[in-house]
Amino acid sequence: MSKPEPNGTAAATGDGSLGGFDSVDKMLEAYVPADKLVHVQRVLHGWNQGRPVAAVPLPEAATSAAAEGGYDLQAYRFEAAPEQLRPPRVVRVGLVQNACPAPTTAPFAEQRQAIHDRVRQIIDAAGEAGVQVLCMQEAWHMPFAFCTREKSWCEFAESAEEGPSTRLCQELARKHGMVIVNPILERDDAHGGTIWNTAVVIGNNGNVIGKHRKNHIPRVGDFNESTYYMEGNTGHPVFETAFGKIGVNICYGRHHPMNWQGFGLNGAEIVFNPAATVGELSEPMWPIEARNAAIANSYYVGAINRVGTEHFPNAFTSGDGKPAHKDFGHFYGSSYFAAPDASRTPPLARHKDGLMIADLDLNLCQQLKDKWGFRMTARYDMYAEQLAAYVRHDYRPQVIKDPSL
Ligand SMILES: NC(=O)NCCC(=O)O
Repeated sequence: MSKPEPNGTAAATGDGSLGGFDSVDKMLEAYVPADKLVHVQRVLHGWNQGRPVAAVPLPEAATSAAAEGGYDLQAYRFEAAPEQLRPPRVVRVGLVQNACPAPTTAPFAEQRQAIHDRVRQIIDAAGEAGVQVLCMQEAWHMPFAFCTREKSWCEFAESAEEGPSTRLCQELARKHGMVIVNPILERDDAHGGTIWNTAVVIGNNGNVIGKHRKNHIPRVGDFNESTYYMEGNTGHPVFETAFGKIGVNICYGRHHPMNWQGFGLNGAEIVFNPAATVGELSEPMWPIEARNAAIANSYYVGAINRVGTEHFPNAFTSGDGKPAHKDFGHFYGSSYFAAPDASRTPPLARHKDGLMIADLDLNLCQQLKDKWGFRMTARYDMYAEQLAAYVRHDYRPQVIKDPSL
């Protein structure tokens, strides 16, 4: 049996799998007897309406496309309790994780085209499967070159309204009648070519509904993103689409509970978390954060992580005294859905492209708000007061010291 690498990346077999398994879930399925597995899954993944989150069959065209294309395809259903006055509001949602097919040494146009071709294939399969709303990973149209701090990669930045990746998504949105969330590196020509990390929301008629710019920029590990783009200035917009109200919390924003909350306060029913993160840094956090956000804010979360290991032409250092290196580490995929009732799907594979599909009954959001009452029991006035005081330069933490010390 292969051992995890000493640095903790656990890319046990070099292909990014977990010792030959797609995920911890697959490992549990292989080793835990069925009569025990049911308990493991209830506690680990939660149940939805008193049952494990059920897998759903997909049309043959979608399953054979995934088999031919060599990507992971999984589909599930989240149900809500039947109501007397409202019919169910079920929307079919897809998440796409993809590696960069061309090496980072290839001409930029070739790299982008190879990604476009691959993603087009997967989105077409999503269309065959009846997906109505779909989101891709963060900066899906380019390698995640921010580790290098080299400015040449800025060339990948493109217009949110008219860039080639938006154009492709508009074409596919029209073709499949699908809402597509298109997270790109944005070049803002109206402001001197400023760069943002942006999710463009494209309606099912192919129109650009609007965009959200990433609020929080990481300054951790090799995520040198502040070298490239600025903190977003679009707040926490919720986009009312033909299929539900959606928000986008881009990658590192998932570590900020108030960022999740912003979308919740604006009425989101589904929040996507398009991300790019590596095993050594964040893998134990990944299954928790999106799930916690879904519970705390009574909405669904679709968490999407990039997949694969990207090698760059020039070595870079991480400022940690370790030797210079040419790769970012393994992006561990593992995209999944989390529901407001604390249930979740299994993840997509850790080392393969993938399409995760789920039918979400949006009635579950209000049902969970009514059950737990988090919106009613929250003390927004008290939080607002504390925050208003905290942002002042003369803030003093409210600490009551034991006088006997
Ligand atoms: N892309 C990005 O913001 N990554 C930061 C690392 C993390 O949040 O896990």
